[in-house]
Amino acid sequence: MAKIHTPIPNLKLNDGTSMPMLAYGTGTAWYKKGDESVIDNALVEGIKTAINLGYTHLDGAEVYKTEPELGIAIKESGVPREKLYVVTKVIVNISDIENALKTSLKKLQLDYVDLYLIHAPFFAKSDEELQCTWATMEALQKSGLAKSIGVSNYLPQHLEAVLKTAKVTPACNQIEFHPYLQHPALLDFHKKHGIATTAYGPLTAATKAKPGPADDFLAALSKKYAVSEGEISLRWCIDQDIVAITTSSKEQRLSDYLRAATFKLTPAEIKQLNELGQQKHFRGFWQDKFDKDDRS
Ligand SMILES: NC(=O)c1ccc[n+]([C@@H]2O[C@H](COP(=O)([O-])OP(=O)(O)OC[C@H]3O[C@@H](n4cnc5c(N)ncnc54)[C@H](O)[C@@H]3O)[C@@H](O)[C@H]2O)c1
Ligand SMILES: OCCc1c[nH]c2ccccc12
Repeated sequence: MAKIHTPIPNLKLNDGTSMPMLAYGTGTAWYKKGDESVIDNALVEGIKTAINLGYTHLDGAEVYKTEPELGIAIKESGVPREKLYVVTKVIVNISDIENALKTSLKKLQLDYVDLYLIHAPFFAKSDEELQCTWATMEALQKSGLAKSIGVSNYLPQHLEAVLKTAKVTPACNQIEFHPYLQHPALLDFHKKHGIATTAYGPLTAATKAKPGPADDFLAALSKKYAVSEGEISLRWCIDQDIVAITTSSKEQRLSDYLRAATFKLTPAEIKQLNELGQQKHFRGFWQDKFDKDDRS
């Protein structure tokens, strides 16, 4: 398949590193329920396809059980390590993060990850627990095993607790983000503290949250730019300085998503999509963990 050569833009993080703004995720289409030691060859080929198409930002997590496949695919891709941006997350072994990261690195066959994330704040019963865990992340960054450190699924109250004692501000917060879950207060908090926003579930308004108030406008934009509604959704993130993490097991879709690097929405179009999106609330992940007030 022909490669699209428009480069994926980078976002500069608060620690001076750069993150590619379109990422390939291994957590959803590929969710592995079975034995982690049994290699899913289709997934290995899927990751290699993504890398070959030009994806360099690869999103994993210990809980996805996909780190062994990421490791094999990275090695077999032949792409130099330093050209890739590899992310993994900790949640299962949060009580021993140092060993959790060392185990993840072994599975990934890597010496370091570009970004290590606390997968969610729900393990903590107190602010002190959030703060101590973050201090461990800071030590890991110092050791060089993780170039950048960040969090995922944190709300303003979790970030506030962490920042009270942090020496290093989280580089990013990976959250569910799409027109029907825009988190204006959380995004303001991120901006104020220089925390990058990375979006999972970016296609939601164009896929699983249909029908919705943004449908007609997404269809009109899709016609105007001659791309799919999913690609409009990805560009809507990028145009707001938000990194989009998407995925597919289909090569054609992965290739098409890269068209999000080839056009720009106008400020008026972004504003209209924001306003239409605010007319509906939809959360696809972790519904049981978030209060109703996560609309703010
Ligand atoms: N930190 C977290 O808690 C968390 C939670 C969820 C996901 N993630 C990460 O983000 C990645 C992407 O998440 P996502 O899968 O929700 O992202 P997404 O919204 O981009 O959805 C991708 C899914 O939509 C499907 N899709 C694409 N086009 C479609 C169409 N036209 N019709 C129907 N379905 C279509 C794809 O096949 C794929 O399964 C995951 O793989 C994982 O790495 C992280
Ligand atoms: O990243 C959060 C979504 C997700 C995919 N697979 C999982 C397994 C356990 C917990 C969360 C997830």
